[in-house]
Amino acid sequence: MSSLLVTGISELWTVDPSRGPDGILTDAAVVLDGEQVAWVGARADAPDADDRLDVGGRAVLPGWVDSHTHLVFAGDRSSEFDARMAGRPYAAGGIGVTVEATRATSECTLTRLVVERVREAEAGGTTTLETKTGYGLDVDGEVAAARLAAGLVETGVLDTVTFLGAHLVPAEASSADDYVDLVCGPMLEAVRPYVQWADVFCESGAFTVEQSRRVLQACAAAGLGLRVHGNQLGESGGVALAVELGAASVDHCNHLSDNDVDALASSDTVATLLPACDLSTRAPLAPARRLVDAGATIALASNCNPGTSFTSSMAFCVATAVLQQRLSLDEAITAGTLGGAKALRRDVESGESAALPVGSIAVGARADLHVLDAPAAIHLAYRPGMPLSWATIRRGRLVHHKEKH
Ligand SMILES: N=CN[C@@H](CCC(=O)O)C(=O)O
Ligand SMILES: [Zn+2]
Repeated sequence: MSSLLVTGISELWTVDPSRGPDGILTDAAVVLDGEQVAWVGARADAPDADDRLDVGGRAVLPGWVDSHTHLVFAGDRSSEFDARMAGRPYAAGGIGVTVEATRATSECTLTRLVVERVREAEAGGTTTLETKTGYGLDVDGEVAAARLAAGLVETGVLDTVTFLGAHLVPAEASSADDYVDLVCGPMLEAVRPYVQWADVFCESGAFTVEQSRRVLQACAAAGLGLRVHGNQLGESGGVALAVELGAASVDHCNHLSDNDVDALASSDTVATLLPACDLSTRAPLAPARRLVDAGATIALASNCNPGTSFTSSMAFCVATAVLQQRLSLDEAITAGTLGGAKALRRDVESGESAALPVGSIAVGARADLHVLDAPAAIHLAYRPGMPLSWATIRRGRLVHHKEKH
């Protein structure tokens, strides 16, 4: 692969922690060499490269890091959404509708659906995607989803895969505890070659704290990193459990006690907030401001799934975080890039992964750029809902260009 010099940048949001508050550069340029960022600095000092891209006075950000999605699914839950808009509350049980549709869909069709969803995300500036199993809920179904997703990681379509066998107790299970035995035993063993992470839906209607702890401990013993869906519908104990077990991330965090906030602030567990899901379920928006003020690390993610958040738009999440959750633009962009990378332990500082770091534009990071069709990144919140992704470069390849469509 050749090198590329990117110029004409009005604002370069490096989101590079080593630059601290000086991370937004003007008159800057970037050189990409194959899949990696090779140089970042003043335009006047930029080295030459094989190819050039002049972005015409537009703002450039790291590609979004979407650290929480459920892309392996079939079927439609728009009538459930419709009922919710008429006043019916969200409940975990809706997951079963998607399980039925997903089990009835061929691997080939599911793969096509996932790839289409990833292409949509790329067109919105997303360059790193985690995805979860969790709509199989039997050994065959979970393995099929994990294998499919792992195949897409191999070809660079997805980045990392999470085992979410503990998403809901399926209708055919004789009891929740028997199902937990299955998840911790044969199901975990079968999916293990395909996944890097384990997650559990620790919530009323899904899994108790004790059941969640069993699942997470078994998965940690099998070498998986931990994530938790917690405190979405109430103070479920999921946040405390995630911190106790050293999970990389606890996601949702709508209902937090002061102890939860303190625990997050004094831990390495990232609080991943999912504002599109909060709006779609008419839940109280997660307390982003309170978490940041307390010193917790937050991420923003789309939670793209058919039940609670059928969007992969990270720009929508960032705009909501600024307009409604009272984050500054800097805090929201950082949460949607570096924060997501931290939640996946793929940030420039963690060094935990063999893969190239993401979430920042820094020498050695993966060559993932998002060029906005705007002279300044504040347009993300100033012009919410507008198609502001001008170009997306993922692993050094142009995967979206507005003017080529
Ligand atoms: N909360 C649990 N899981 C998903 C919803 C899945 C569904 O309803 O299909 C979520 O993150 O919101
Ligand atoms: Zn989720």
